[in-house]
Amino acid sequence: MLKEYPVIEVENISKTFRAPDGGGRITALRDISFKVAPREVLGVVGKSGAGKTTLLRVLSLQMPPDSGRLNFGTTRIDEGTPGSVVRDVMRRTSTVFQGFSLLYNRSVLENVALPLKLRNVARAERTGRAREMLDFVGLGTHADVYPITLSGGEAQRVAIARALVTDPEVLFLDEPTSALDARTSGEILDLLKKVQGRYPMAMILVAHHMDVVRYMCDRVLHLDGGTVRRLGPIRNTAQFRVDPIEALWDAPQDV
Ligand SMILES: Nc1ncnc2c1ncn2[C@@H]1O[C@H](COP(=O)(O)OP(=O)(O)OP(=O)(O)O)[C@@H](O)[C@H]1O
Repeated sequence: MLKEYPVIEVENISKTFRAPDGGGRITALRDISFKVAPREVLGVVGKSGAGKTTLLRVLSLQMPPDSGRLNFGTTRIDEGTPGSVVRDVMRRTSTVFQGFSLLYNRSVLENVALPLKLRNVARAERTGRAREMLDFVGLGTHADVYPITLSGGEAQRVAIARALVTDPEVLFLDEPTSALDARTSGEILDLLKKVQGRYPMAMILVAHHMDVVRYMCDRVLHLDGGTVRRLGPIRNTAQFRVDPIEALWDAPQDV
């Protein structure tokens, strides 16, 4: 039987930053290790400053860690990995940001097709694929409009279409609904569920709202002061507790 590798294996990642006052270093991540299974949706939670965004930036290879290794399938990334290999792995991932990050001087269709243009995909093919993705996110009629005219929910749909157009193995989501009202957030989460059902990708989702985590995630990683406080599957039933993060689990579990 073929062994199924984790999509991502994180080994002993640490990351520090220089303190703004110049007087030392801030530890954003300290000796983090975990694995993400194929098709898994992993939530990342924690208080402000816990290291969530830093973790996402390290995992999406936008920023190297100070130490530790990442494995994407069978490809190992560490400080000795050639840039060409890092770029190849980056192309197997996509990120959806809280603020959509669309190009406002390009049409919706051009925004969605852009990652394919950057990969030198021929125009006819990239346009066809971008139209397919716009249909999938429910914006097939908006191909020729400019992002300035879109609502927040529509802009996030375009950003999701753009993230999917390259058929990534891993989708990173940095608080994808926090700029949206509750109803629109629900619609975007339903769209992400549809993505999960249709495409065989893992998702790593940073979220502040525990109802988002509960709805979307198979397991949750709780970061606290840059370390893994807890990692495990969560309970699905809502239960009121004073600490909304603690309420995600039945009982304390070992990392
Ligand atoms: N570029 C940077 N330079 C200096 N310090 C940084 C930098 N990026 C992050 N930090 C620090 O690293 C720590 C972790 O930050 P990070 O943004 O990862 O936390 P977070 O959990 O995403 O917080 P939030 O929920 O507020 O977005 C914080 O103390 C932050 O001030």
